Amino acid sequence: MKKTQKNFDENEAVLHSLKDDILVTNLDGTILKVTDTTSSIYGVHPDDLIGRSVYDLEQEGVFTPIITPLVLKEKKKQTIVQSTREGKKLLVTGVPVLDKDGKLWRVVSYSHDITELMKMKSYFLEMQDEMDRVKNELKLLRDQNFNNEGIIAKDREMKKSLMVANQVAEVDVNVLLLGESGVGKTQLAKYIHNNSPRKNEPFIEVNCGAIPQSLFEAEFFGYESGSFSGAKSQGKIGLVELAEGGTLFLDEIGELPLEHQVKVLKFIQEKSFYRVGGTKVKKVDFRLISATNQPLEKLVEEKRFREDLFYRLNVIPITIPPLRKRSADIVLLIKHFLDVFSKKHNRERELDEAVMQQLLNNEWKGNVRELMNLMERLIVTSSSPIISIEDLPDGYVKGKNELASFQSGQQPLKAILKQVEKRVLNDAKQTYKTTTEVAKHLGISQPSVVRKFKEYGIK
Ligand SMILES: Nc1ncnc2c1ncn2[C@@H]1O[C@H](COP(=O)(O)OP(=O)(O)OP(=O)(O)O)[C@@H](O)[C@H]1O
Repeated sequence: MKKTQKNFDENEAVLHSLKDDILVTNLDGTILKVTDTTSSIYGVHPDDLIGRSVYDLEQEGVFTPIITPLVLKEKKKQTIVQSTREGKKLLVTGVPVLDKDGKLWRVVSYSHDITELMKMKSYFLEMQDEMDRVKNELKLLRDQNFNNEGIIAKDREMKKSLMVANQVAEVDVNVLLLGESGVGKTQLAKYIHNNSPRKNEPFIEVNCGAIPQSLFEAEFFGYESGSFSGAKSQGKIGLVELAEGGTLFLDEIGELPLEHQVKVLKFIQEKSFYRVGGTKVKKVDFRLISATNQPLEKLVEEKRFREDLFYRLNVIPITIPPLRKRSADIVLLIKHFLDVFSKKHNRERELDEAVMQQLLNNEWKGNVRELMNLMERLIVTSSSPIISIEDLPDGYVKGKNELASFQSGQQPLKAILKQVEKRVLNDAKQTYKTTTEVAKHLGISQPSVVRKFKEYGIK
C-alpha cells in the first residue's frame, strides 16, 4: 500500500528544503520519508518510494546494495558505494536513530552522486596502469641497450682507454671519444653513462652528421608552435631537453657545420637555450660526451672547426684504437659475436682455424661493426656447422683473385662494372653506419647511395 506525504510539518519543511537526498526507513526497511532530491536521483516518484521496502527495491534493481541492514547490524554510521538502475554511482551514508530509551528506531541515509568521480577514478587507474606499462617498457629498452655493455677489451691500449672511462664516469667532466668509425665509441659512451651517477636518467644520442642542416636547430633545441612552415602546430620538444638529468651524447661532432658550432658552444657553456621561435630561456642539466672519427685538431687548423668548441669538448680525450691494432680483441670479439648470433638465429656455428687466420689478418676498415656484421652474415649464410674459407665473402680471403671470375667469363664490360659496383656498395654497407658515411667514403652523393642500394637490392 502506498502512502503519500500530506500535511507538512516544520520538520518536513526543513527536510524538503535540503538539496541532498534523505531517505528514512523503519527497522523493517520500509521507507517512511524521502526528499524531492531522492526521487530525482533514483528516477522514481516519491509516491512510488514511500511505504515500499528497501529490500524489494533492491530486488527490483532500483538501487543496490542497500544500507539499512548494514546500519541495523553494526548499529553505527556506515558508508557504501551504491549503484542505481540508471547507472549512477552514489556514496551512501546511513545513520542509526535511537528513540528516547536509547533503542534503535529509524535509519536515516543520505547520498552524494559520485558518478563523475568514479569515472575519474577509473580513468586515473587506467592511466596509472598505462604509466606502469610504459615505465616497464622503457626500463626493458634501457636494459636491452645496456645489458651488453660488458665491453670486450683484452688489448693493452683498449684496456687503458676503458680504465680512463671508468675513472671519468663518476665525474661530470666533458669527454671526447676519438677513433675510427665502428671502433665502439657509442658503446663506450653508454658505458660511461651507465657507470655514472646519472645512470637512471636518459642517455640521448644525437648524430650530428645525420640531421639535415636545415632541420638541425629545430631537432636539437625543439621549436614552438607555428615557428616555421612545416612545423607541427603544437611545437616539438628538442633532443637536448630529452637529456634532462642524464647524458647528452653528441656523435660525429666533427660533421657539425660552423654555423651550428657557435650555437652548440653557447648551449654547452650556459646549459640553457631557446626553442626555435621561443622567447623563454630553458635550462637543462646534462653530462656531455662527444665523439668523432675526424682529426679535430686538423679541422681546427683548417678553420673548419671552432677552436673554442674544440677545447670545451676535449677536456678528457679517450682514443679507441682501430680493431686491426687489437688482435687480442679480435679473437674474443669473434667468439662473442659467434655466441650472440648463434643464439639469435638458433644455429650453432664454429669457425674453421683457417677462417680465424684470415680474419686476424684482415684490415677491418669498419672495425667492430664490420666484424659484427660479418659474423651475423656467416652464421645466417653458412649451411654447415663449421664455417669454412668457402663461406667467407671474397674481400676477406687474401690471395683470392676477385677478378678471376670476370676474366674467365664472356660478360660485357657494363655487366662486370655493375657487379663490381654492387660488391663495393655491399662492403661499404657492412662497414659504415649511415648512407651519409657510405657516400663520403665512396666519394658520391648520399641520394646516389640510396638509389644504388635500391637498384641492387642492398638492405
Ligand atoms: N668492445 C666491444 N665489445 C662488444 N661489442 C662492441 C665493442 N665495441 C663495439 N661493439 C659493437 O660494435 C658496434 C659498433 O660500435 P659503436 O656503434 O659503438 O661504434 P662507433 O665508434 O660509435 O661507430 P660510429 O663512429 O660509426 O658512430 C656496436 O653494435 C657495438 O655494440
